[in-house]
Amino acid sequence: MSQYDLISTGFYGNTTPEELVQKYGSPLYVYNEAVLRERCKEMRNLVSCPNFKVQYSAKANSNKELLKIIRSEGLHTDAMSPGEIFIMLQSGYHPEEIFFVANNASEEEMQYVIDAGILVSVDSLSQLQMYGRLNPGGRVAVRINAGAGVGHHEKVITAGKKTKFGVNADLIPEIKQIAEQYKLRIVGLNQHLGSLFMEPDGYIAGAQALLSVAEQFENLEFVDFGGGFGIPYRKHSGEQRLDLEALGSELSAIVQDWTAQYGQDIAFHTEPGRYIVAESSVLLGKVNAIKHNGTTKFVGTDVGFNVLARPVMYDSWHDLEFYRNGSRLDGYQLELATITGNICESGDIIAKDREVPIIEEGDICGILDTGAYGFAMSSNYNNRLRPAEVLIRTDGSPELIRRRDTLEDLLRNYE
Ligand SMILES: Cc1ncc(COP(=O)(O)O)c(C=O)c1O
Ligand SMILES: N[C@@H](CCCC[NH3+])C(=O)O
Repeated sequence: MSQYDLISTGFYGNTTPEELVQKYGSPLYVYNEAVLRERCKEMRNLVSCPNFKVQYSAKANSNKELLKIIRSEGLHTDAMSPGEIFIMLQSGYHPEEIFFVANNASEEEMQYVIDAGILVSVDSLSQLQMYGRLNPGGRVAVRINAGAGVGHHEKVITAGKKTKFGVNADLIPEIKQIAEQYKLRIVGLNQHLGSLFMEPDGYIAGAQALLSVAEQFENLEFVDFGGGFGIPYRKHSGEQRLDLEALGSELSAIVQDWTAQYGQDIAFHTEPGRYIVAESSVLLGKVNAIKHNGTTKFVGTDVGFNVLARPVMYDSWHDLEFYRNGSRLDGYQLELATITGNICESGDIIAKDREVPIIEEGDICGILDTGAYGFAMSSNYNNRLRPAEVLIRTDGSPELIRRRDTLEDLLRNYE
């Protein structure tokens, strides 16, 4: 049996994929609390400096129960919208534990965040002016675009010339002039290069570039290097993990040297989203139909791209497992099949021409590493219902942490 067989690793606790689907319905996001806590711990220890802080980027997954666990592991959080802030506050986060990284925020949104007592980062000169008008004399951070991005797809690279994010590093005089005009205190600089890197080099270069911008500001309280830490989505093919230890020790040396030169106590932050939550979840679905169309075998499941958008949006790869009679299909003959969802679009494909066991109607499929940007990007397209979310607690017992949509939910906004 493969070491990645999730049943044998205890991912499903004291239950099985079939039992979970029977009890909570399909499709179903299943999370494992122990895995989530483990990832939080790894990240918390990344940089050895007294003021190192991890701000979990909740856009990856903002389930209230998961946020509570992440907070209990000592992680703060970064938010992108008033909605995320609202959920964070509901989950027990305090305003001073939240960092709002604004992008094209309206005055109303910015005011909501200011009124909530949450620190704002702006990513354009015009948003800095807006902030100044709304909160003269306030403390604010600026998101810098220091030049080069990273990421698994051009849609998720968030620094460099082609992106809408951040203030170009050559606009420092203008930043200072606006700060002066509104008596603002620039207390921090942040950046985010993009999502999913597996080699430390780009992140380290980005950190160095941001630090050379930071030395041109006095009295900063923090520098925030952003997220983007990748996870191995192709574990079944032996993909290695990101070497966090190597990255951490290189980053620690850089920030220690830099702090000595800067001559002031300063905090360093990161903003990981994917790394914290991705591997803590498997998305379960049911095989509802099998068909052969000429040369292709189609495995028709109930996991449409309204439930998991990543394969359709970025051609993302997720490893798959299939289950029958309480165990994983293993040691069977393999064949090529295309695994599809139930959405009315030909592009609704989870995996194209994938080598899989011989799958039959009624089997359960498990789509691995779906904790990040899985449920968070789900929708009601085709008036399909968003799935339930279940958490396997550390004692092995499953707990419903978000119920499935109901048909009545589809009518909610007409009332
Ligand atoms: C500002 C900011 N911080 C952090 C993140 C988290 O990224 P990741 O999930 O790749 O760690 C994102 C998303 O890319 C982001 O836009
Ligand atoms: N949604 C993307 C990551 C975007 C990160 C947010 N800036 C993904 O699933 O890979």
